[in-house]
Amino acid sequence: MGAYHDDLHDAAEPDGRALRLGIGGPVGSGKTALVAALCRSLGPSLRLGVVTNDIYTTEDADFLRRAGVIDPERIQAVQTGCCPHTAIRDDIAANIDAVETLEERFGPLDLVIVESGGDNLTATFSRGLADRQIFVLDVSGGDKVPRKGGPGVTTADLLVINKTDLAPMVGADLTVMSRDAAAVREGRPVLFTSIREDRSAHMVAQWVTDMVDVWRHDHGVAHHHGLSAHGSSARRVPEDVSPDGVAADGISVDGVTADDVAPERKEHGEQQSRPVTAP
Ligand SMILES: Nc1nc2c(ncn2[C@@H]2O[C@H](COP(=O)(O)OP(=O)(O)OP(=O)(O)O)[C@@H](O)[C@H]2O)c(=O)[nH]1
Repeated sequence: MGAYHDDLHDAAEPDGRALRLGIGGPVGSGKTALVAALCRSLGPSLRLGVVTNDIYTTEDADFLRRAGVIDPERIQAVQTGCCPHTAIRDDIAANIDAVETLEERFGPLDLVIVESGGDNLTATFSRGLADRQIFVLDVSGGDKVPRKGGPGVTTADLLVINKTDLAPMVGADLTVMSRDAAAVREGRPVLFTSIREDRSAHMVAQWVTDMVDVWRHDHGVAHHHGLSAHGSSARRVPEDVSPDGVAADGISVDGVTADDVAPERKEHGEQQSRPVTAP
């Protein structure tokens, strides 16, 4: 199935549920670093859940658990077993199952972040999985990448160009990247980041906060004031988590695989599309 096929998925009824934010982009561009930064920034004020995608491992989920940026129970790891774009675009059932598991266990949530496995420029999220999506590039591929386009670069609600600290070392001209991105994105926003230098990715966090506020307003989600005793997404200190991702209280967060998906959840792959409005 090509990158520009019709998206036949539709998101679950949006009223009352969390905003689902997809984060995609090429291998190593900084997606997991961005998820960690957003958990740091937004964890104190928003009720969060995170779904990670890896092909064969739970590497990204394990990293986030070790980083201690979010309660490890609020991370679901999907093992795609196939090209990452398949699990976020074509057969989204395992990811929908993971999102709904988080919502059932910890809901109501304000924001569920779904991080794709690293892929190429054609990868993009189904509108049935992600209400908003961020595409993450980094400068190390050279300043030509934004003008190469692809649906992630051109249509993501936010384009993040990360690792600006490396630009002088790889000879990437950020002005060129900014100009080329603007040319192909028709007014959609672009933010430059160095998550190495700004571990809270504060500009991206502000954009996400704005998206959550709009979502709540449009879909009748009650505002969340402070953290509740049971619904808290406050981060657990790293010492509470062993290297294998098992929390000190003995709770292990197992990966979700496509084989674990209940048959009725596969119905999400059969529904009709709903457009995403660019901010
Ligand atoms: N110099 C620099 N390195 C960064 C930055 N952001 C992330 N990195 C590093 O880049 C490497 C890849 O970052 P990840 O966050 O794992 O990238 P990813 O996109 O999740 O990678 P995959 O999941 O494998 O596709 C790690 O070593 C990070 O520490 C940045 O802003 N500057």
